[in-house]
Amino acid sequence: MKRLVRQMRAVRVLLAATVGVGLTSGVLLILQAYHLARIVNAVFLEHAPLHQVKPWLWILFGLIITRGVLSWLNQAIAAHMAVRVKTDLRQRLIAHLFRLGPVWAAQERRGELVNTAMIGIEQLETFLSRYLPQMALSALIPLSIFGFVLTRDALTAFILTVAAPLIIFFMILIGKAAESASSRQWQQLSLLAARFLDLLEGMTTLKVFGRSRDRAEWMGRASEAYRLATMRTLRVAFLSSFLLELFATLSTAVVAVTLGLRLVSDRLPFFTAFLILLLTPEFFQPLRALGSEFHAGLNGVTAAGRIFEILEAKPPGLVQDDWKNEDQYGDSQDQSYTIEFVHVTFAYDPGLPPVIHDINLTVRPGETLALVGPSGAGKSTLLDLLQGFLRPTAGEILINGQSLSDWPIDEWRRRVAVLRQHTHIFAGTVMDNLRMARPNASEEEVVSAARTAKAHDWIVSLPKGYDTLLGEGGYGLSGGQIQRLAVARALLKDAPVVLLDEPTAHLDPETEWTMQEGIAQLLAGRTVIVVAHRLSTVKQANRIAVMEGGKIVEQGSHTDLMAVQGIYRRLRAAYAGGEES
Ligand SMILES: Nc1ncnc2c1ncn2[C@@H]1O[C@H](COP(=O)(O)OP(=O)(O)OP(=O)(O)O)[C@@H](O)[C@H]1O
Repeated sequence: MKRLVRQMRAVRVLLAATVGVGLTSGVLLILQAYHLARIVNAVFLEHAPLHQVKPWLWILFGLIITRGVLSWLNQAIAAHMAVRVKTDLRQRLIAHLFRLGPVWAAQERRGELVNTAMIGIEQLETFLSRYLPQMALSALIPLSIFGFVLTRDALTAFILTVAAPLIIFFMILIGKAAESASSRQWQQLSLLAARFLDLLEGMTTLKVFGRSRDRAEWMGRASEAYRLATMRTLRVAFLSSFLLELFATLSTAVVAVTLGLRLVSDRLPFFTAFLILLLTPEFFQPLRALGSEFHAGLNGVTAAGRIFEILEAKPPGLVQDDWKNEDQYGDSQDQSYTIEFVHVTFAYDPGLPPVIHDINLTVRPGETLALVGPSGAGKSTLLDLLQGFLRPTAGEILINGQSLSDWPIDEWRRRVAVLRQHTHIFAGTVMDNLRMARPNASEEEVVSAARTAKAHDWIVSLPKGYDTLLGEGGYGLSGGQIQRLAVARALLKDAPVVLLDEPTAHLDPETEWTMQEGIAQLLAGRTVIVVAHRLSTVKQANRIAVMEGGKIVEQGSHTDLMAVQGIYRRLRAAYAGGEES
């Protein structure tokens, strides 16, 4: 909560304004009670005629209207403040997620991340716009009323001094229970969101295996757990408001009885007694409001805990803070680059065994290195290290002799084109998706890249050609079409370093064959690392590095490696029997 309050610094003027308006309204409330008591006293006890109390009635009317306007103003400022903080927090969260990179934001936590960035931040609204200002007010207004009552009646002031700390003590006690209930509720909601995303993404698999019902039940269990957690928080909230109400009413009753007794025995004038009776419930009102705002805003606080956890997470890879100067280095694309891994070791977690062990490897310009090895050998991890998504635990990666950690990492990434097994198509037109590689590419350049990648012909056959909308809510593409777009995109990028992570592994041979020309052009004359399974790809490489268990166990040309009775030969026999014959 402290961090959240710190977050409010940017809007402290607005926060001060809401508190100021609220406090003014509180002081006007004392005046309002004062005038009401005066009017009642004059009319009922002194039998004053209407014309005598008329000016007071006008004042009372004015006070009521002013308080109405102030209350509206208060809500407007508070809402404005909440929107600013939420927007700022969401932008910081997104910027930090980019810093954390794709390995951190991997599959396993996507549902939870969507939940936090969207629902979590929305839930902060109540906390920011209602609870925080109320926190200041529930100290200031009761204090003002107390000060006023003290000047009029010491006994009531004493009762209030005893009652208020008791109420606050109970509020804190219940607040603690509410916090843990709310945290459980939030975890269940995140689980629900994660399961739903999982269900959507895995729908085909579930249908194929006839497991839809199982998973729907699995989702149902998460839903039921969420319902139970919600009921628990509600129970705590109801208990809290019941206790607050009870204490406030009991205290008001005690004050009323003491006032009544003294009124009957003429030890207190009616005016004072009535005024204090009007003010006593108002003394407790801000505390009761704080109690209910606390429960309403608690989900936001719990979500905020998770948001700050993400904001404080350390990026596993290299980060460049001035990533906004994007187009500054576009001129050195023609340079060539030598990549060297020098004793590189990497573990995903200090507590886990390394998945990359002491790797030494050099790839020169114009050279294509194929990485092969069984599943889990560490090939993709090696590519992630080279892109700076991960940082070596020991050793270093040198680019033209300069350590990658000394590079402004975005500048390096601009020199690297990557083709993966699966390419993400963003919501936008075909043209937008292609130009992503080079926003200032001319239309001819885009079309030429699409032709080389064998994508042009089917793009023009789409309903709106290059202007067809793709991605979320847009036109669907086949796997082969998507990969051809990816090749066109990489060609447009025209980067001196190319990394391929089996981009054609899941495509049929014919589609793969049509992509060969584009890929060959993509690789020509550059520094290339290909993660490869297929013999055809491996054979084109100048050199093959065989990885197993995070180590490079063999290195050489296809012929060299086939000549020794090693892992490569074994792998080839296992994978590529069909291809070789
Ligand atoms: N985010 C992660 N956290 C912890 N361990 C991971 C993570 N990602 C991968 N690993 C582990 O690191 C090892 C190497 O994985 P990697 O994906 O690099 O292998 P690979 O050779 O590319 O495999 P494949 O050919 O199946 O894609 C595996 O044992 C994997 O379980």
